[in-house]
Amino acid sequence: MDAALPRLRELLLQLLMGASITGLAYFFYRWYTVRMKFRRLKAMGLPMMPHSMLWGHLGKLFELAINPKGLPDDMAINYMQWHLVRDWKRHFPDEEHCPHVIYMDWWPLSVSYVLVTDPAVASQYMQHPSAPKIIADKNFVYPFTRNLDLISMDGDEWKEWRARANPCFSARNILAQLPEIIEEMQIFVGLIKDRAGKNGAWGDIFQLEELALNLTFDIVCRTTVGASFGAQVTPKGSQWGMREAFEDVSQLFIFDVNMFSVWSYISPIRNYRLWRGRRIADRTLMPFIERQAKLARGEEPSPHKTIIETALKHDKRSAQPPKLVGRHLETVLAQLKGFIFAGHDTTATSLCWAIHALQKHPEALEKMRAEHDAVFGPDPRMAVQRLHQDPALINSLPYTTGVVKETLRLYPSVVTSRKGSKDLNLVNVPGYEGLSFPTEGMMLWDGAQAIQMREDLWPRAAEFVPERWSAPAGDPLYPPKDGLHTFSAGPRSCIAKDLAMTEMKLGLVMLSREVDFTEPWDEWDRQQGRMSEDTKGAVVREYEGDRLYQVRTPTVPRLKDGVPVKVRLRQ
Ligand code: HEM
Repeated sequence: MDAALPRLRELLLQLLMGASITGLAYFFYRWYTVRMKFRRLKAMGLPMMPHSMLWGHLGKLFELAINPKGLPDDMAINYMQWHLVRDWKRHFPDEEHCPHVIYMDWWPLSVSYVLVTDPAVASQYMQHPSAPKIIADKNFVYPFTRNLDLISMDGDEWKEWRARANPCFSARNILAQLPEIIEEMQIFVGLIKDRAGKNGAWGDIFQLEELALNLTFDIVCRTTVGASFGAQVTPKGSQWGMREAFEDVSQLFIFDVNMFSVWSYISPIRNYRLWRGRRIADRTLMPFIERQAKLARGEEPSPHKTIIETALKHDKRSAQPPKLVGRHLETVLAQLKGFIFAGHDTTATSLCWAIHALQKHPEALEKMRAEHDAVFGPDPRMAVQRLHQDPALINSLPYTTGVVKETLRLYPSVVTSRKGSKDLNLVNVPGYEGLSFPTEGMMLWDGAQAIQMREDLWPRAAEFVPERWSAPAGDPLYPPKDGLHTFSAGPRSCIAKDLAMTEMKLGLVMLSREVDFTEPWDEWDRQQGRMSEDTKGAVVREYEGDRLYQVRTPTVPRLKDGVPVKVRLRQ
């Protein structure tokens, strides 16, 4: 026994050393092969930012996103897309043109990226046909849905589930859901009006984003299971329910598992929180699934089609009762969670941006209010009644639609990605015709943030110009083909874009003539105990002259400090 122990220890030590040497050898091998791959691309004559054999392009990542000079250090990574295009001469000193296919070697922090900042080039992998989702996208929602959700699926499985869900987002079904959206919006508007001061005075500061998140969470749950979980009316912190579970889990997502993030990835605390969130969501959704499965054929509990109904429909058509077990049950649960996940913070942050943009552009706000007066009559309280009588009026607001689209152009939310492959070489890149850009082993990063700011595609690109969305073909302001990427493009573009836009338009109709907003950043800074010297430059708190900007999160970029606002009632 005494002799066996040291031998065992020695054996373990040898194993450990063997594993470390193999690990190190693999690390250096990968290092060399990745860096050499980028060298070969450059040797092919493809545009390349200065590339270090030691660091790849990590220096650029640090300079543009992690510690950007003169910019807030918590700003969303997506902004770097625009900075690369705007300052292309600095990043590509040897080039004559701005390259709209940009290779980025971020190993070992991340997979290699190909950023595409031209809509026609992007259509080569988004539309003709859509390339598969990249594994990183899958890791991203995996803990919550085991990748059995529409966002992560690919191939025939994706096609089948997309076809099942499509009817929920038809124009007819969205109008059928409108009364429920109005109901949630009335709660939202009421909560905002409660925060106004007396007699037309400004009220106290509050964070708009939180209220908007609760609103869109309740709406997307109605779309998904036909019921609201009352996030808007549940006092904050009073319970640990669906909304809290989704919020907690979304903070734990890890986009890319690498040697630095692996410790967080395997952390027992993180995994316990993921398990807890998944359990709460599954237990809350299960009764809805059971109820839906028991309904007789043709019997529907909701006045509009819901995701849960379409998810179980297939089984109801077959002779056998649905077998809600195993992978099938897991897929139905994953679909519901996937929709709830995809459908709330995207829409909430976009609505907040619309309110922000209108506050910065009073002339656009006045024009929009005039359109609402013309369509719904001068009394703002009558808008809801008119919409109940004729829901299609929500689609008769060209200027408001322009406001929404212009907001989505200037402030895109999530940006998507695809998987490169050896059969997918990008061609006809403006300025580089005749060259072929390989994508094998790389992540194609959609450049929505840059595409939508390009002055050569969008005249007056940096300005808020809702009128461009009603400009006739031939007008210089007429939007470029496939230029709006906020919902992405092609067969895999956002399934719910029309629903999201309806939510935003309705929010603007019901709010803009009732209240005025202001963003009192100085007062907010004082409340937060921020030092005045910080706000004078030591800590950068503005992005391009705006105190409101997108901040980094593990998922959808959120808004700085949750958008502190004050409101007053309009007289
Ligand atoms: C302003 C709000 C929204 C924005 C900006 C947005 C944006 C996007 C984007 C960029 C994609 C990726 C498309 C791709 O990879 O090509 C996407 C996909 C998706 N979105 Fe949205 N979205 C919004 C609202 C919603 C809502 C309200 C829902 C649910 C009711 C939703 C459900 C989905 C789903 C399920 C997918 C995956 C579609 C597929 O792969 O077939 N989204 N969205």
